[in-house]
Amino acid sequence: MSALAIEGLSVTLGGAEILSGVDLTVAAGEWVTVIGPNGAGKSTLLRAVGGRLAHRGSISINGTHVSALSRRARARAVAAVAQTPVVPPGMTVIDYVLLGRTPYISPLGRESARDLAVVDGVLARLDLVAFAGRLLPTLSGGERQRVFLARALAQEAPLLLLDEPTSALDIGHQQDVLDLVDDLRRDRNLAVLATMHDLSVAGEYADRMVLMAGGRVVAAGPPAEVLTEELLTTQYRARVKVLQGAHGPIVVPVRS
Ligand SMILES: Nc1ncnc2c1ncn2[C@@H]1O[C@H](COP(=O)(O)OP(=O)(O)OP(=O)(O)O)[C@@H](O)[C@H]1O
Repeated sequence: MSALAIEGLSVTLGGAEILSGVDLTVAAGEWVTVIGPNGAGKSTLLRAVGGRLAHRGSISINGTHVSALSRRARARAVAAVAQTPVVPPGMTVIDYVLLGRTPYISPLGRESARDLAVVDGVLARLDLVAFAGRLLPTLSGGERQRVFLARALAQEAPLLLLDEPTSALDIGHQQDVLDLVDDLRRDRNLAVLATMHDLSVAGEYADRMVLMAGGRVVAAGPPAEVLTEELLTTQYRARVKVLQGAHGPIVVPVRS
C-alpha cells in the first residue's frame, strides 16, 4: 500500500480547472519531488493532499481517503510546510513548534514530557535552540523557514509535504535541512512529497520526479529521465544545459 495514492485528481478554483486528472503515488520511505514552471499547480497539489481543497478524484493516505480522516487523524497522518505559512501573532519559536504536537495532546490536557522531548530534539537538529524564546516576526526569513519545518517534523507524521522548503535558506542550511529530511526518510520510512525550483538540488534528493505544467503531469520518473534538456526547454521555455554530476543531473541555465 502506498503512503500516498492520488488518482484522477482535479481541482477547480475561481471557476478555472487548476489540476486535471493528476495521478501520483509516494511509497513509504520514498522522496518524490514535483517540479514545473510558475503556476503549474504544484502548491495546489500539495494543498489538496493536505486536505485543504475540494477536489474530484481520489487522495488516499495509507489506504484511507483523505476526506474520511478527522482533522486530528489527518494531522497525525500528514505534516505540511506551506510556502507562506500563517504565523499566529505574539508567538515564540518554542510555542510555535509545540503546535506540531497538538494532534497528540487531549483538548483539555497539557503537553507530555515526550512532547517536550520531541520539540527539544527537533530544535536541536535544526540549529534553532538559541532562538527558542524569540518571537517569530523577529527572525530572519531563513530562520523562520527552519521553524516552519521544525513544527512539521514535531508532528511525526509518516507523510511530509514540503512546498519550497529551502527557498530562503543559505547553501549550508539548505543542505542541513535536506539531509535531515533524507535521514528521516531512511530511518523512519518517512514518505516525502516536495516541490522545489532548484532543479539540480531537487534531482540530488528525489527518488522520483514529477514534472507538471498547466495542471497536468507531463513527465514522471527518476531524475535522469525528467531533467532532460528537451523537457526543460519545452516546459520552462528556458535555455539550459544538463550535465552529468556524481549525484545526478546538474541543470545549468545558459544565457542566449
Ligand atoms: N483561488 C484561486 N482562484 C483562481 N486561480 C487560482 C487560485 N489559487 C491558485 N490559482 C491559480 O492556480 C494556478 C496554480 O497555482 P499554484 O500555486 O498551484 O502553482 P505553482 O505551480 O505552485 O506555482 P509557483 O511555482 O509559482 O509557486 C496559478 O495559475 C494560480 O494563479
